[in-house]
Amino acid sequence: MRSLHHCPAPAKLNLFLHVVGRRADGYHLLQSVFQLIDRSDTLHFDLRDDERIVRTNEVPGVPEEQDLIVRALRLLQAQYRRRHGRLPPGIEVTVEKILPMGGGLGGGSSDAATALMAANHLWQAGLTQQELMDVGLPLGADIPFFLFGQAAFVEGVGEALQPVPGPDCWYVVVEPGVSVPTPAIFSAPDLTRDTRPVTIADFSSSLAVSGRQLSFGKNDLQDVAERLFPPVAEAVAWLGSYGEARMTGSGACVFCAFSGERDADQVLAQVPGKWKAWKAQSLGSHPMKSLLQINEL
Ligand SMILES: C[C@@](CO)(OP(=O)(O)O)[C@H](O)COP(=O)(O)OP(=O)(O)OC[C@H]1O[C@@H](n2ccc(N)nc2=O)[C@H](O)[C@@H]1O
Ligand SMILES: Nc1ncnc2c1ncn2[C@@H]1O[C@H](COP(=O)(O)OP(=O)(O)O)[C@@H](O)[C@H]1O
Repeated sequence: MRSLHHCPAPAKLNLFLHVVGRRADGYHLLQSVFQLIDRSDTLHFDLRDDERIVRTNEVPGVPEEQDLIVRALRLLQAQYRRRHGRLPPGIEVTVEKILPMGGGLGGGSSDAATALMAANHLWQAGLTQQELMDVGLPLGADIPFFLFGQAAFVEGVGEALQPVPGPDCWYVVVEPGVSVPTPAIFSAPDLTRDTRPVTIADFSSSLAVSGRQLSFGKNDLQDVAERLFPPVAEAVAWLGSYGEARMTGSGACVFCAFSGERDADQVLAQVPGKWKAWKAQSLGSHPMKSLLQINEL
């Protein structure tokens, strides 16, 4: 096989996100439930006759050399060389981006995870799921989750994952029109850094009792993001009139959960024209799993 086209890189939502401590190197220790949704970037991969990793199209704001896709493929290429004593063929990648950058949807990390899955397959490199996660983690804390490929209770900085039953629902997601740089949130002096740790059972039992997935916990990054980026606060206030509205990741996107598509459509119809907004459904598993027909993902 020389090509893999139309590979999805789905977004994620953080159903809650707690900051429970800090590592010696300054990185914050988190607890979160990550949920895959069916809104995705789309990537196309073609093997080359030389050994270069090349992106064929411009991505505004992301120079080719800094693109997480290109960097992930180069790391996997180096890993392949260590194992097989030679470089695999190069890859040409084309990216159709619809996920906003600095949106808290994990788009860049998801692109990189999809690239790792696709290249592992095209090169027949034979890395396990855990080995791919180890390749991806230094590039982005969310990459292991996308390789894990299902709703997860996530701890550490993103490397400790346990499966949780994913809710089956619809989301309305509002893009408040700002890009939130993650470092600005984590370096804020007033960030809550000492939320009491919870257990996976706390989350699951709250879901069983209330049936409402956003009734548990909060996003500790949200207060800081709302203060530094007022459009985030505005979107939370607006969407909050239809249900519990919450920011995902370090922002800027804000979401609200609904049990049915029709409820989501009704809210979407009311969204003020100044914001981009869309609906998405929860995904039980990563779509690359079925595309590559692999069980181990
Ligand atoms: C908080 C999350 C939740 O999903 O936000 P989103 O990226 O999805 O919005 C992620 O863990 C984001 O992880 P990642 O995407 O790797 O963060 P980066 O942009 O590389 O981090 C930028 C900077 O933020 C700080 N940082 C990041 C993650 C973390 N757990 N603690 C930190 O203190 C570090 O100073 C780091 O250098
Ligand atoms: N393929 C990529 N897609 C998006 N962003 C990328 C990509 N490669 C590198 N980046 C960088 O990662 C940053 C975070 O992007 P992204 O993961 O989409 O947002 P977030 O982490 O807020 O969900 C961007 O601002 C950009 O500089």
